[in-house]
Amino acid sequence: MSAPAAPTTTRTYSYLGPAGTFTEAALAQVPEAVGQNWRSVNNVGEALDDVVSGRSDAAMIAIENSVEGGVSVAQDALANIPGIQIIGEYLVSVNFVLVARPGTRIEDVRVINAHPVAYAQCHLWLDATLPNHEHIPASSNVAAASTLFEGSLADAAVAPPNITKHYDVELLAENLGDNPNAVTRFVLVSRTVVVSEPTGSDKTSLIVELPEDEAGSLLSLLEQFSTRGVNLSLIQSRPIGDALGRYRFVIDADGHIRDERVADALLGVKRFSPSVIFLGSYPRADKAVITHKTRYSNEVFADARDWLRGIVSGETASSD
Ligand SMILES: O=C(O)C(=O)C[C@]1(C(=O)O)C=C[C@@H](O)C=C1
Repeated sequence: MSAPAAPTTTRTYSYLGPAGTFTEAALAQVPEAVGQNWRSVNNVGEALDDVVSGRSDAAMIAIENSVEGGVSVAQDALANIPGIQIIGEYLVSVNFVLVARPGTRIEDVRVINAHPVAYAQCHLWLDATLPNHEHIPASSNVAAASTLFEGSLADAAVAPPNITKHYDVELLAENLGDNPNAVTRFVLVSRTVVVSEPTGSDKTSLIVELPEDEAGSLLSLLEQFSTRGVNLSLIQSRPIGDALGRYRFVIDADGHIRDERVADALLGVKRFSPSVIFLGSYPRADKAVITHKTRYSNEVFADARDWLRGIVSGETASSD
């Protein structure tokens, strides 16, 4: 008789819905998520709350757009909600169409429903084509279109090109995006986990505060990375919110916290920063291999530590 199959537990993934959003397209890139339970939510806060409360095992959230920059609502939520870690990164090309209830003519469109990040990426086209339009913010690109059938005041919606597969809408215009190469970067977050092994193509995300009123503290922060040969792909200030002029820095560094040079840089940051949030070390979506000078390799850091240990223990001559 064959052994009974091991019980499998279904995992739940939260994403900004409804079905058809770019966030759903990002989640479709996660092999482990395929065939699992996908929970559609209305905003980033709800997605993160699902993870923290245990309702979901992980959540996919948009974090940066190549045209609009950092998604501030996501960056601020990650700064304020403890116990969350980024475990993966995914890229989705984004483009937009204008849709309406069947029978609508483009010249009749005045009020447009659109997600704020999507609206910002289409404003050149919208300003040129519909100069008198009014914008109503939507919770997602697909919600913008779906609410056209639920008594929305909007005449049209900015939506992803695949919207016609999900709703019986009239396509009024295509390729609305101001930049045809626009890409949104998404991250998969879970509750805090043991950090994965480095892959050689990793990214480490942090949120750092600086000591108050200390001249040159931003330079000191940057030096922690530059003196260890660690490149930064993102450094963005976000208001802490408690007083004017108080900012925290959202940072993406090339490399993994298990890389000696990244760990050493983080220790340097921790020594002078009043708050360092480690958001995770995870494989990069672009698969770019991180290169560095030999003097920043793990072995060189280990040799230097052995040398110091030898001196302190009296085993090594100080010139070895
Ligand atoms: O996932 C979607 O389709 C969304 O509506 C969200 C979102 C975002 O949150 O930034 C995702 C990608 C686009 O750049 C614009 C909007």
